[in-house]
Amino acid sequence: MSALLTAENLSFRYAGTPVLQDVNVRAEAASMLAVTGPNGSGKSTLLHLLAGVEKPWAGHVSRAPEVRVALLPQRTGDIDALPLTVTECVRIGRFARRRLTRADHAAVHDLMERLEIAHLGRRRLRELSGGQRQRTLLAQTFVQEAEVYLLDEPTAALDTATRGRVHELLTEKVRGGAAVVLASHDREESALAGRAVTLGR
Ligand SMILES: Nc1ncnc2c1ncn2[C@@H]1O[C@H](COP(=O)(O)OP(=O)(O)OP(=O)(O)O)[C@@H](O)[C@H]1O
Repeated sequence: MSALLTAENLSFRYAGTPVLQDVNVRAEAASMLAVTGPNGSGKSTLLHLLAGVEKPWAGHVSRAPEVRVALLPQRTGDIDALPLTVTECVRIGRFARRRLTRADHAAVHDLMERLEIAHLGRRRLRELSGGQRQRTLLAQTFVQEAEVYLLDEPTAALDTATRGRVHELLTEKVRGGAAVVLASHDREESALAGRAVTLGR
């Protein structure tokens, strides 16, 4: 199996407090990897390091330059304060890469249909419920044509039917050759992955 992204002997500290110690990750093409561990064990921190949002204190993350990485963070800060509609937010996933074509708009629409947010397209983000907001951010993530998807608790705010849809989308991404790295508390969800990295407290 070819590794699209690898992390070797990663260690990380927040203001001197160790969070991760010697963690190794291989995100392989056409496979799903779960990141598990209790609250505060460093799952989000690990995804941020893999995405390059944080720099490791020791060790390194490597990937080929052509490998595109999409990150769905658990916390998205003040995005709700931006005057964006749902459709605009999903389009950003595509727009970040290039000027949008008709096929791009179709991909945006298809994901919005599949995640049942098409009817919310003109709403502002701050007018959404927690689950509707999560579906919007999932659509924004999945519409990116990435090789590696880093997903932090992607279904925590979702009802059972929508979780099933998200799991179908994950399976499709893997079948299409992507690597999915999924941080989750949910055992059933983690079990979708062939392998797991378990972090201690
Ligand atoms: N910006 C920060 N500054 C200082 N400490 C932080 C910061 N972000 C996280 N931490 C601490 O680092 C540790 C790991 O946090 P992280 O969010 O990575 O854990 P997690 O496994 O994703 O947790 P959860 O399951 O609760 O989402 C925690 O003890 C947390 O308090």
